[in-house]
Amino acid sequence: MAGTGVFADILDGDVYKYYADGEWKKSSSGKAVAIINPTTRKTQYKVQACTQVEVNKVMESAKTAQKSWAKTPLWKRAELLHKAAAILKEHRAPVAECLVKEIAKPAKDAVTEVVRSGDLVSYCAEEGVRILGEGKFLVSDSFPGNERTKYCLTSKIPLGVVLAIPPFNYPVNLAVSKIAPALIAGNSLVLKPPTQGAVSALHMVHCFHLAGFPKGLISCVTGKGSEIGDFLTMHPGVNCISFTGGDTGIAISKKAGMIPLQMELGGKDACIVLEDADLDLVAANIIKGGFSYSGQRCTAVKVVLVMESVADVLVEKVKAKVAKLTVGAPEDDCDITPVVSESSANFIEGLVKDAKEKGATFCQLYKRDGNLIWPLLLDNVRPDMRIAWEEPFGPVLPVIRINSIEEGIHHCNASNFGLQGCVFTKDVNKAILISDAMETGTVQINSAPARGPDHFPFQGLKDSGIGSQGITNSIHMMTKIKSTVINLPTPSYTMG
Ligand SMILES: NC(=O)C1=CN([C@@H]2O[C@H](COP(=O)(O)OP(=O)(O)OC[C@H]3O[C@@H](n4cnc5c(N)ncnc54)[C@H](OP(=O)(O)O)[C@@H]3O)[C@@H](O)[C@H]2O)C=CC1
Ligand SMILES: O=C(O)[C@H](O)COP(=O)(O)O
Repeated sequence: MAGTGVFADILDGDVYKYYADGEWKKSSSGKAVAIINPTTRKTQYKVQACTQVEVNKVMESAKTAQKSWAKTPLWKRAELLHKAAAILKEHRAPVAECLVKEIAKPAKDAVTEVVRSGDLVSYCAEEGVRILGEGKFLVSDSFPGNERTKYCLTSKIPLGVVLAIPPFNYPVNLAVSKIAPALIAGNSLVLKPPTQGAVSALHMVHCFHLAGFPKGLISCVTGKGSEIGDFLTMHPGVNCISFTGGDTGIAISKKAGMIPLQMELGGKDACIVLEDADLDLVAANIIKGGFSYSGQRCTAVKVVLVMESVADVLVEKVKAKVAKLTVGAPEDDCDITPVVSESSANFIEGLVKDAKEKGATFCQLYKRDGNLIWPLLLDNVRPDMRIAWEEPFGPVLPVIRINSIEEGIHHCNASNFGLQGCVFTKDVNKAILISDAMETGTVQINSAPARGPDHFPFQGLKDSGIGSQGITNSIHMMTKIKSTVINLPTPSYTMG
């Protein structure tokens, strides 16, 4: 159970502690931040509201710890990561329990997130050993005017202190997707978990603590992003920021100093359906892509762009599947569970009302109880409706009927987002042309958008992000190249 057994150390009364210098601590602020259970809408957990002084101390410790960690053999770093991964997977149940209570993730998906996170950490350890174990050797005589008098040796070196800020919807997985690459590459890591999801993240961090990482190497400071976020992201001790979330990331990018940034932000992933598509496959993917975790995924299908000639059939197929979705509590492993907060539910409702006023066809009755919103398919959505462009982050999916492929591509590219998209057709040549024309970081052919498997590159164009994630890319991003050049007095040519 959460906060008990091996996790008892992380709890003080009813407030979870923060993690610094290898210890679980109470904040000197004496203040706590409440985490509201989206289902009961009552306080479920409390975490420390860390102070700026505490953040300063964490940054100092992170800087010191990084210096000796960078000198720890790569195989030892990997060994510790494997150990943390095993401990995390062993304790999947209490961590998953927190995900259910804090962010209303359906019970089975919550376990999947924890197991996937353990696998990510292990894979990252393996990948790091391979990538970081290799450098480059260059010789000077390939560039005009040079003889072979210079040997250049390059290797990948750590950046220093990496600040990781994940969003509420994957507070464990999107935290380890930053922690593991940072650590294997020889960096230290400061985590600021999302408030909704903080306790899941603290349990995950304790698994790293139990694995025996050096003191100060990993820290986790809690508190509202609106209160300590700017102080963290503009802190001079931070050498890299890896952020996943919404528009906050755009603001951070403008404020952060001259440091590498990895930003994975929102999306309005389009699903383009051609006349020759397998409509059963499309309907199944629209359900999975649009409604899993109640649409609260950056990679959710967020607008369907279907050719008019097949739209009626497709909408009927999707409607039939929507009717089978179970709606209710995450503990009961329902398909549709309450969205993360009342303000999120209100925002979604605003989009629905706007669509109603402007004449969208409601395929189901709109129904809401607290934060629980029943799945809703909106047909005949037009570009003047907010839902055509805005990201609901909820179980409401608009369908726009199109008369040409160009119209679909145009709608997709007119969005300020460019995360992923998908196209359904049996004509692979057409699919490639459409994929090339879509201004998104990834296009899936005949499947719904998805970030995983976690080693695949994952990136957004336009307002959807900066840089590329995925295990391999994150390791590269969290390192710098260092060169050492050996200058010879006379040209030397290696002979066989
Ligand atoms: N592209 C991708 O990979 C993903 C994108 N998203 C996007 O994220 C959004 C939903 O997630 P959500 O968690 O609500 O996103 P937010 O941007 O609101 O929050 C993300 C994180 O930023 C923190 N934060 C808030 N304010 C600041 C600040 N001023 N400085 C630094 N950090 C701050 C939050 O902390 P706190 O909770 O305390 O406010 C949280 O940890 C959606 O738009 C979605 O599309 C989500 C998942 C993946
Ligand atoms: O935060 C998100 O929404 C994720 O990055 C999506 O991950 P998934 O596609 O693997 O669910």
